[in-house]
Amino acid sequence: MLQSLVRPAAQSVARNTFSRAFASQASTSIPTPAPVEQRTISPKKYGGKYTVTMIPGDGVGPDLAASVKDVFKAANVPVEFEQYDVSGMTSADDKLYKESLDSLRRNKVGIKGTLFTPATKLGHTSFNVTMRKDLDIYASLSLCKNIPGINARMSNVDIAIIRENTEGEYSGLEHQSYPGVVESLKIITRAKTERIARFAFDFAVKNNRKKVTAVHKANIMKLGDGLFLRTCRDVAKEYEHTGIIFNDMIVDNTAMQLVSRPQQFDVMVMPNLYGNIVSNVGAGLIGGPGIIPGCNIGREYAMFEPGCRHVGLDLADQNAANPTAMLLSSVMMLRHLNLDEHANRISSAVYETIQAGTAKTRDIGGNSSTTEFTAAVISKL
Ligand SMILES: NC(=O)C1=CN([C@@H]2O[C@H](COP(=O)(O)OP(=O)(O)OC[C@H]3O[C@@H](n4cnc5c(N)ncnc54)[C@H](O)[C@@H]3O)[C@@H](O)[C@H]2O)C=CC1
Ligand SMILES: O=C(O)CCC(=O)C(=O)O
Repeated sequence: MLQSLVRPAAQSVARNTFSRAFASQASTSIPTPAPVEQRTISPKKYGGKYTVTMIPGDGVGPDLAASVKDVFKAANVPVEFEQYDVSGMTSADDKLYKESLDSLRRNKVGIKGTLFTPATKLGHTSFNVTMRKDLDIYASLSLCKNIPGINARMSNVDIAIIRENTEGEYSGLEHQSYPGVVESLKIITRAKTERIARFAFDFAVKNNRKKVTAVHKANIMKLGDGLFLRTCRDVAKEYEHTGIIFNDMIVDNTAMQLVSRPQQFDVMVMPNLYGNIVSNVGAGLIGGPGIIPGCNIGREYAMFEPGCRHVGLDLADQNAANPTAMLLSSVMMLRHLNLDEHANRISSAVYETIQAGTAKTRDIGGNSSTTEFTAAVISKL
């Protein structure tokens, strides 16, 4: 019964579109992000145009969203955005947050920046996390790959970081059992581990990847991470016939291995918080949070957002952020909508702009503004 509950979502990742994107990547030698698609998702299309919910987010979010809108307009992309300017800077946006969720439920597909969450006891709970749980968009995918033209600490990095998005350390279940004593629950379930492990293997199969590494701390969290590891091992057995290698690694060693020999990693699968940390290390390896695209996928909904979810309050309203991660996330979204031609045009324009080096934002060693970079991309469409 459990199997049949979790299987359809995992299988639905196994779509031809993965192979399609991989083929286009091979032929152009441009690192095009792999698309993700769910069989059960039927995006809303009216009059030949898709309606997509857009939540720009806080910090650099509005500048990044503007870049996507400008590029889509210039490329005549048949997408209309239903925009919700929700902010996490205030709890007063609870109602707007709920409206944005209703819009996502209608449209099935969304694109977002990061919403700020206050780190105080009285602050509201995270809109980002709540949204992933409410929509059960359980699989987070961050693509950490060198981009030609960007000087990075490490070369030949190409890692797909797959992270469980709805439980683990982000359960939000905390209480003070005695003054000065807090218990914070990390939830691991077999059902949710099975579906994320299958997502990882299906992704590996469809993208011609060779290895899946499960990241854990089962030597200490013997029950929780132990269950995660055992379940990944069980799922790996089902994929033995594919020839994909499975291994596992303790999270602390993983951190060291990532900064010393990241080329050993291919597809990585892990619980929630480890995924956040690993994607941040990955960003540091290849050039920062401004260039890693990502998405969150469930059985019914798909939400696209930069793979390393930074708010960037320090760059807010400065027209200085790098929109690459957001633009490449929008490219993943276009593939998801089967708009491959538009996706290819935009991703080629982004990579060509970076490689030409004529418009580079500050984070990757240039002086260009967000709008100058965007204009350069548009000129290459
Ligand atoms: N603080 C929050 O409310 C939230 C934090 N997080 C998580 O916490 C971690 C840290 O996030 P933050 O504190 O928000 O980091 P942050 O906003 O301080 O960003 C770190 C640095 O990266 C730079 N940066 C971010 N996006 C950029 C872009 N597109 N172009 C150029 N530079 C950029 C920022 O300017 C900053 O110097 C991340 O892993 C994130 O996933 C996630 C959601 C909300
Ligand atoms: O939403 C937040 O404030 C934190 C969420 C987070 O760490 C993440 O999205 O990875």
